[in-house]
Amino acid sequence: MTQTAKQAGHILIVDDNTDILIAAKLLLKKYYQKVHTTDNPFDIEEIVKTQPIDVILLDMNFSQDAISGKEGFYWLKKVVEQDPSIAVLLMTAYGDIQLAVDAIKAGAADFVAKPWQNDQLLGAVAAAYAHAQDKQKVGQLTRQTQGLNQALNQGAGGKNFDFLGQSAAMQQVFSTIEKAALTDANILITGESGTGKELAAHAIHQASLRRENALISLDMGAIADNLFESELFGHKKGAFTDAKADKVGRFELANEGSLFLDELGNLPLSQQTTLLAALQNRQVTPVGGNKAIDVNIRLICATNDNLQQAVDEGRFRQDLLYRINTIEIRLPPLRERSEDIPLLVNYYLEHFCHKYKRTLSVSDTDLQTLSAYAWPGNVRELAHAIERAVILSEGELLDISTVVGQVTTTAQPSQADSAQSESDQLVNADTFNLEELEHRTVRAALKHYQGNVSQAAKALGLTRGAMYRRLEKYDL
Ligand SMILES: Nc1ncnc2c1ncn2[C@@H]1O[C@H](COP(=O)(O)OP(=O)(O)OP(=O)(O)O)[C@@H](O)[C@H]1O
Repeated sequence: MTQTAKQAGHILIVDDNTDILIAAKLLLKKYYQKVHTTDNPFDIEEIVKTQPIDVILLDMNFSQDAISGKEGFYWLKKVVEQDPSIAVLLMTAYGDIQLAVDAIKAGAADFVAKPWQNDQLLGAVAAAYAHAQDKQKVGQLTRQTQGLNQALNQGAGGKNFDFLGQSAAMQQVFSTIEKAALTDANILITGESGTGKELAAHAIHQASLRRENALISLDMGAIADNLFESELFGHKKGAFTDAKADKVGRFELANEGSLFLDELGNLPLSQQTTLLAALQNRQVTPVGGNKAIDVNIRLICATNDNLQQAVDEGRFRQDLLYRINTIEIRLPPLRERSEDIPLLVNYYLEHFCHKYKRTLSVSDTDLQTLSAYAWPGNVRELAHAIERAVILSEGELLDISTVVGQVTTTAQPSQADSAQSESDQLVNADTFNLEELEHRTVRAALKHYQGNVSQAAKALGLTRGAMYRRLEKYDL
């Protein structure tokens, strides 16, 4: 043994023979920061509780039972239960191969025969100490990962809002989520923009057995074509010009957790094929790599497109649809569940009052007015409208004229230009066809914000992606 500098480790020696305790302590204290001893195995629990023990040298046979090693196994099991990061070295004078094998199977780091050669004992303790440090490191990394996952799952993008609904339609959604979440079935969430698809994905993950692991989200509509594979599967350094370092892909990040692919309807056919292959093989190969990595993910997809129609039109692969929609959850638009509106208004009123340090309430008549509105931007639009009303209201009553103003933001252009006539049409709707109303609203918002898509999308309570889809749909 050529060790010279003392290691930081704490070693505990447990043997009912005091000569052994003294001999081992004399030898080990030259190399380790602290060597504890006891002749009574009942002391182990307390010592482990109060001292940062790394390695325990444990006799297998205490006085009552000299040769079977049963007692050693009993105490070994106790230590493993109490602190699995401690490395246990079992010692016996009656060693045989089978005993050694059993000891290691039971969780011992190694096995030392008595009497020992000093070099052998030092070597075994050094290896056990390194083993304990590795286990501690793994434990630390595991805790860190769990903490990061929790932060990721709760905090991301303000997705810590409650997922609310008292309507029969939403109760049905919650019940399906509850049933499906515990399985590993792939889930497809459909619904208009702002109906809570992303919130539903979080609810599924939180109710699943994978909740301690990450929920990794990816907006499929937002990935540049040439980065699709790298984003999903990762890449190796140097795989392409901008690959300055290895990158872990979303599939691998989501391993043992859930992968949420949002806006799936936007995926070009070639990328659908690549995605399907990864899902079928449960393996991904990083761009520029030559080794496939096994991935175990629960897939949740969302879209506001009608994917069956997309299949019929040749825009979406039927086999991919089959793969992702084992369970389909449709989130109803807010206009189909107006009984949820008072609940949501009060929830967001409380949330934003807290945020902006205001005390406001909403009258029953105003709740009725808000419940009668169609909310084409669904809950997102409602939440934005309430936020604006909280900011703009004076006095103690929520001034919903500011909400109605926002609802018709699109309807109240600041300039007396031709948008005025559009807004009049919105207020005095000559049609109740929602699509027609949506078309007009989007057009008016664009005019009002002089073609600025981001501002118009914000006013409508839509994401830019959702706004662009509407521009395309209405050919604007
Ligand atoms: N049932 C609900 N209860 C409370 N808040 C909700 C509910 N549904 C949606 N919201 C809120 O509405 C906003 C939009 O929700 P989310 O992003 O989940 O919608 P989405 O369907 O994924 O929209 P898009 O298709 O535009 O991405 C979020 O702020 C979310 O918290």
